Formats: sequence, structure tokens, C-alpha cells
Amino acid sequence: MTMPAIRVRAVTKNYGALTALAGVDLEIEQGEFFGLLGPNGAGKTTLISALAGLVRPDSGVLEIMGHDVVSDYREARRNLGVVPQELVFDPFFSVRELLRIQSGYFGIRNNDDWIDEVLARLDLSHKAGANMRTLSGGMKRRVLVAQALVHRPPVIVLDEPTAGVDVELRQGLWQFVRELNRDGHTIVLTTHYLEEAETLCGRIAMLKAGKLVALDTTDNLLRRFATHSLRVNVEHTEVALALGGRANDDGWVEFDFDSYTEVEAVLARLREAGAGLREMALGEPDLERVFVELMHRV
Ligand SMILES: Nc1ncnc2c1ncn2[C@@H]1O[C@H](COP(=O)(O)OP(=O)(O)OP(=O)(O)O)[C@@H](O)[C@H]1O
Repeated sequence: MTMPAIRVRAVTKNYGALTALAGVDLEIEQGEFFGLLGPNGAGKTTLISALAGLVRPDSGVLEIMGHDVVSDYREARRNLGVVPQELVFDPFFSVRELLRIQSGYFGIRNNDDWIDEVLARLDLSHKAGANMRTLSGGMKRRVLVAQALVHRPPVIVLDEPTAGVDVELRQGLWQFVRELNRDGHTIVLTTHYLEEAETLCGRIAMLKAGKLVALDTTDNLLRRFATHSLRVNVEHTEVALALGGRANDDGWVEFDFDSYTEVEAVLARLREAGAGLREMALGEPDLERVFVELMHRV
């Protein structure tokens, strides 16, 4: 078996009385496109900071490509590129200067060929000479991505990289990250856009209050937790509810079922009972529902 890209074992982290990570175990294989999801405050950034060696866990072990992030910090860090959530830059440097300085941190000189390639792929070539303070938020975010890649790390962690990024840029960014993944990079992504995670990630972990509450392939999560649904708008809501439907906030009634063949039966029962069907809509299982269900259940 090959070495995992990321290994997290029994990691805990407390901030005073607050438990940010309550014993997390996780292995991410090389080449995975992995999603780390959870509501605000679940511990995602703390886990990423611990992987990057910015936060010391109270106990447990974290490794990047087999390198312990504490005892073998330099090698661990060399194998990891982190795109942080916050936009913090020295405003007086140009984009290229910033990327050269970042290369220097990793002892890499004459890195301009790679810097040019990364800038081109992020559609930033025309901004290479621009001062950071003159860039828009979306451009700054792309510079953060470039910064994480200057040392060509095999493992790339993106902490909400698309927050505040417009749709077009977001798609461009994902295309680039997908290419990186296709080239063999391991990608770990946190996002609050669940439909992004659903389309991009092969496997997903869900964190809640510092604990993993789900860890599975995206397909399995969708199959296991989410159901198809039929939503109906009827004249006699009470009739539909009596048939086992669930009231929705918008006045519609919702039925869950496992396969589409059951839809006909539900519709037939509604007709026989005289519910008076006005409108109907079918819902596919989606990660949002899995997420909501899991966050309420555990
Ligand atoms: N330096 C710190 N000092 C004290 N508490 C902290 C610190 N950093 C994080 N926390 C707390 O730890 C918990 C986990 O925070 P974390 O930032 O890891 O969550 P998150 O899942 O990344 O949330 P978000 O989705 O909002 O980014 C939160 O309750 C947060 O307030």
C-alpha cells in the first residue's frame, strides 16, 4: 500500500475550555480530491492549520506524505501547499515579488519559469507587475493559490478558496484545481458551497464540533443519507399529510422515497384521496440534504 498523502491520528486541540478538535482520525490517499465540510466553527481551519504546522495539537499525530508535521516540519511543509481562507498580504510587493519571496522560503531560486506558468494558468500574467494593493479580491485570492503552488507541493489544501469569488472566476479556479488533481496532486478542499463539493470531491469528511460525523465517498453519502423526494402543492394539504407527507415551510407537502417507481403510487393515492394536485416537483438527493440531516442527527 502506498503512503497516504495525509494522516491524522487522534488529534485533539483545545482553546481554553473550547474544544476545536476532539480526537480526529483521517487518512487521505495520494491523488484524492477530498472535501472537508462542516458548519462554522466545526474545526476545519484548526485542522488545516495543524497540518500546516501553524497550530500545535494538544495530542495526536499529523503527517504529510509520511512526514510528521512537528518533528519533521520542514519536509512536511515542503510537501504541502495551503491556500488560506484569509486574504493577508504585504501590500507593497508586486505579484511576482511576492511569489519570488515565497519561493525563497522554500529555498528555491530562479523559479520564474514555474511562476510564469502558474500565473498563466490562473489568468494572472497581466498582473505580474501589479502591486498587491491594486488587485481585486478575486485576483488576490488567485494570488493566494499561486503562492501555495510555488514550491510544487504534491498535497494542496484549499480553505474556502471560492468565498467571495464570482462565478466565472470560481469555475476557472476549479478547472485549474481539477487539472492539478489530474496531474497527480492530492487536493483537500473546504467549502460552504456544497454543490461544489458534490461535483468535485470523490470523498468527503464532515466535521461537527471537532468530531468527524461522516467519512465516505460522495456517492455513498448521497445514497446512504439522502432520498429522492416528491414535492406537491395540493388544494387539501391535510389529505396529503394524512398519506404520510411532511409539511414544508412554503406550504408544499414532501414525500421521501427510494426509487422513482414509488412516485406513481404516491400520486395515485393523492388522486384517490382527492387531495387536488396543483403542482409537483421531483427532488434529487443532494449533499445539502445529507449535510443538514447529519448535522441535526448527531
Ligand atoms: N486562536 C484561537 N483562539 C481561540 N479559539 C479559537 C482559535 N481558533 C479557532 N478557535 C475556535 O475553535 C473553533 C473551531 O474554529 P475553526 O476556525 O477551526 O472552525 P471552521 O470549521 O474552520 O469554521 P469556519 O467555517 O467558520 O471557517 C471555533 O469555535 C473557534 O472559535
